[in-house]
Amino acid sequence: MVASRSDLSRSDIVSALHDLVGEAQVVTNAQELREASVDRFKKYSAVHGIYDGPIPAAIVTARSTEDVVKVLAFADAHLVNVVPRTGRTATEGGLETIVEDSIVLDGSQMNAILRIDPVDMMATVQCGVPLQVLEDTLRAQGLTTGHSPQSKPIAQMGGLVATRSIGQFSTLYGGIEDMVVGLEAVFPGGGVSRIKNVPRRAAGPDIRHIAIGNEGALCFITEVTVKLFAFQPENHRFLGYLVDSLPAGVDGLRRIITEGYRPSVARAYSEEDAAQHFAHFAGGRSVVVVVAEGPRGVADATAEGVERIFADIPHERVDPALIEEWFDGLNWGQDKIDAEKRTMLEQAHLGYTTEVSIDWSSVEELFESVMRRARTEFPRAADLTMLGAHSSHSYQTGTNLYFVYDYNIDCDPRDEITEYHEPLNAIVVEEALRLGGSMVHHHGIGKYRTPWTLEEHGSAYPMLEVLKRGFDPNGIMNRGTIYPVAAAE
Ligand SMILES: Cc1cc2nc3c(=O)[nH]c(=O)nc-3n(C[C@H](O)[C@H](O)[C@H](O)COP(=O)(O)OP(=O)(O)OC[C@H]3O[C@@H](n4cnc5c(N)ncnc54)[C@H](O)[C@@H]3O)c2cc1C
Repeated sequence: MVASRSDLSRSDIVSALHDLVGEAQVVTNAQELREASVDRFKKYSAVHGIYDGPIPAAIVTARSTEDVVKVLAFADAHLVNVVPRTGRTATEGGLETIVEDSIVLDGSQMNAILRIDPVDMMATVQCGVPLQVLEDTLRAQGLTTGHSPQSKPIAQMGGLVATRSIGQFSTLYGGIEDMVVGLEAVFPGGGVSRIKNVPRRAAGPDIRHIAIGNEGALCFITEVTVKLFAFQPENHRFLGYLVDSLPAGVDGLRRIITEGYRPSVARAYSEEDAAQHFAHFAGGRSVVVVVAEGPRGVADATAEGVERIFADIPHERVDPALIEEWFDGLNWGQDKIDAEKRTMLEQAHLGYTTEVSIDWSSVEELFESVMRRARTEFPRAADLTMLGAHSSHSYQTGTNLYFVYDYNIDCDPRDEITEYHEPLNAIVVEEALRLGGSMVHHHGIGKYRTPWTLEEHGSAYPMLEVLKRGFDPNGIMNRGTIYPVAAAE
C-alpha cells in the first residue's frame, strides 16, 4: 500500500467530487469500490472475495471531457491518485488502486460514436465505445478498423489505446499504434490536448505516442480517431498446417513475413498449446494458422505464397473449415469470463499468460529456456497442467511469444499470486530480457512488470522518466503503473 499524500480525508474527497460532478456520478457502494481495487491479475483472490489492497475512495463516472478536466484538476491540486479505466479487461494490475483513497475515473459512459467517414476512412469515437460495438456498426457499412483483440467484446477504445493493444489481424493491419490517426487527452491539472487527424506529418516527434500506451500514467484519453479499411470477408482464405515443432512453425512465419507476404493472421502454436486450442485435430503436433485477406487477387496471391513456403516445411494440412470455425469461438465476452470464474471456484484451477517479443534468431532459445526453467526451477511445477506458447504477431525482425500456463492451486487463495503467477511471469520476463527481447508485447507493464521497467529500457529510461515528470509532475496518475513506485517519486 502507498500512503495518500493528499491534504484531504477520504470523506472530504467524496464530498468534493459530489460538488464537482454531482452525486449521481460518484459511486461509493462498498462492493463496487472493492471490485474497482483490482483487475484480472488478481482474478483468483477476487473470485474468493479477497480484496486486500487499498479500496478507492470513489469511482467517478465521467460523462464528458469537462468531467475529466474537473476531476484531474481537483486531483492534481490535492495530490489524489487517479486510476483511469474503461472496459476493465486489464490483466497486469494497471487498474489496481495501490494508493490509499484513490479516485477511479471511469470513461465507460463516454460511449458515443461521433463520426464515421467512409471517404477519408476514419472513425472518431469517445473512449468508452466497446470495440465490438464500433466493429458491428462499421461492418454493417462494409468497413472495419482491422482491430480484433480477443477481448474485443468488452474492451473499450480508451483502454485499447492506453495499453498499446494488438489484435488477431495485426500482421496486415498492425497494432493500435498503427491505427490511431489522432486523439484527445486530458492531462493532470486539466489541460486538454487534441492531436489533429492528418495522414502523416513530420512536424517533430510523433506526439500521439505520449498518449498511446500511457496506461493511465500520464493522461486520460477521452476521444480517439482510427483508420478504416474495407471489410471483405468473402475473400478470406483460411490455411492450417500441422508441423513438427513450434520452431518449425515459427520458421514458416519468418519466411512468410520476410519474403514480403502480409496475411492478416500468422500464428504458430507449440504442441502443448495446440493440444489445448485445437484438441480435435492437433494430434500432438504443433499447429500453424494463416488467414489471407484483402481484395480477392491479393488474398489469393498471399495464400499461394504461403502454400509455396509450407511446401518446403514438413507438414500435414488442416481442413480450412476447421480453422475458420476456430476463429468463430476465439473472442472472450462476459460469458467466458463468468465460466472461468466458476472453474476457479469449483476446481481451484486457472490459467494466465505472459507475452514478450523477440528477434527471429532467438525464438527457439527463448521458448526452450522458459520451458526448462518453469519445469525445473519453479517450486510448484508439479501443479502445472499446461505450459506452452504461441507466436501470434510477427514483424520483419521478429515475433512475439505468448506463454500460457495453467495450474492447480494448492495454497490459500490469498497466496496464489506469490506462489504461482509471479514466479512463472518472472521466468518469462527474465528470459526475454536476457535474450535481448522486450518483456511485454501487448498487455502493458501494469504494476506487476515494473520491477523490470528500468532493465527493459536501459539507457533510454531517462526518456521515459522525463515524460512522467513533464506531464504528471505531481505524480497523481495511476501511481505504480509503468513506473516503479520508488523511481516515480
Ligand atoms: C480475455 C482477454 C483477452 C485479451 N486479449 C487481448 C488481445 O488479444 N490483445 C491485447 O492487446 N490485449 C488483450 N487483452 C488485454 C486487454 O483487453 C487490453 O489491454 C485492453 O486494451 C484493455 O482495454 P480496456 O478498455 O478493458 O481497459 P482497462 O482494463 O479499463 O484499462 C487498461 C489500462 O489502461 C488504462 N486506461 C483505461 N482507459 C483509459 C483512458 N481512457 N485513458 C488513459 N488510460 C486508460 C487503465 O488505467 C489501465 O492501466 C485481453 C484481456 C482479456 C481479459
